[in-house]
Amino acid sequence: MYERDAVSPEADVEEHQIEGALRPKALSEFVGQHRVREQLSLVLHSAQRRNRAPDHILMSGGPGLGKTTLAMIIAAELGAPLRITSGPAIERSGDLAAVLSTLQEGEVLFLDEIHRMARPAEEMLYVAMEDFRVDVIVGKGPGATAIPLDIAPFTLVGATTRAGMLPAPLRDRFGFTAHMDFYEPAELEQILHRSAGLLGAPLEAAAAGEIAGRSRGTPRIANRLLRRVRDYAEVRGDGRLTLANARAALELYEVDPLGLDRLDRAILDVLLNRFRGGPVGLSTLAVSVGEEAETVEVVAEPFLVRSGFLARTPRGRVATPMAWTHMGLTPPPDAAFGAAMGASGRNPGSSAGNNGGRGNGRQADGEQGENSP
Ligand SMILES: Nc1ncnc2c1ncn2[C@@H]1O[C@H](COP(=O)(O)OP(=O)(O)OP(=O)(O)O)[C@@H](O)[C@H]1O
Repeated sequence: MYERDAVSPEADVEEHQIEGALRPKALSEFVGQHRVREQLSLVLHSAQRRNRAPDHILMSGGPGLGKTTLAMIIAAELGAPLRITSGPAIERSGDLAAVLSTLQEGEVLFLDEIHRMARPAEEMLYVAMEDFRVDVIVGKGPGATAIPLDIAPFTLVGATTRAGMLPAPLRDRFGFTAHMDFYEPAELEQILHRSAGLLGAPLEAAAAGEIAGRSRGTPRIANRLLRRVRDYAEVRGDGRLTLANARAALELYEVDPLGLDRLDRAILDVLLNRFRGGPVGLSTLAVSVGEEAETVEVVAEPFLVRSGFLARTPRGRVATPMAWTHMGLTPPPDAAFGAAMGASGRNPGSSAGNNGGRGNGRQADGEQGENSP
């Protein structure tokens, strides 16, 4: 299984607690995602002017891009209480009924990983979102009856890493969808300076650039690498967050200059050495690296595609010339090449901070592009 590397976009329980202190609390403090911020601000302000709960909001994007943070900000901006739950915690419709029936008027319900919710609960959610009602089923079999129960008007904020997996009736019930993109290096630097300030460890500009360049466009990774650099500087260095200390720490934690981790490298290694650059289907690729297809698809691929190492084609995943170069290999004369540079935005190695900008290889694009045999 995939073990967390320093550049894994996912967090464990302990990290979630550490992250709490670094979360921006207001929309004005939230860095980047300009379009989402502007659209969201409009949705929230117009609802406030009309003195009504805003439309339900769906946020889609990879792990660590700020969905939970934004949900907390939405509640704070509305001055409303926030209830947090997640799809996997809702195994039966009764679990959801228990949450919905105890919501206060105007409360924000954050449902993380909404695509993992049990099917019967999904149907209950449709009615709750549209009519602010839950139908509680009493009894079993032919004698079962549905007792309608009014619930307080609320705003659902759903988050998903896989918008493509949501059934259309659920997707259609959200009035606004926020697509969270990877962050620009300059935005990550801004986040890093803010976090360093909160941690009481001033960060030199060059060190911020170095960390941002290896953070895979993801604030969670940037903040984690910052903590590793701080540890290093305190224990082995002179205590200052300088470029030299940042480089030494990131080398120690085996963070690739472009932010690639072991899983990324394993995927490229298999793709190049075993499948001569592809094309190869997602499931075959996942089995070959000993990983779940979903982990490969959600955790590794979006970054590899966006960075120009991998392309998705109708026949499967294909390595790009850049992948061969990065892995120090020469492609065989008959190697297939994906049109990744055109399909996935800028080359991360060619821009300041190494991390490219926001490509158009968004999570949702990847889902639509799923075409493994
Ligand atoms: N735009 C931002 N500005 C500043 N900090 C941010 C921003 N987005 C995320 N962060 C920081 O990155 C960390 C991860 O963010 P968050 O938990 O909101 O991500 P997420 O998308 O909900 O991840 P997951 O899908 O794994 O739950 C937090 O510590 C948060 O403070």
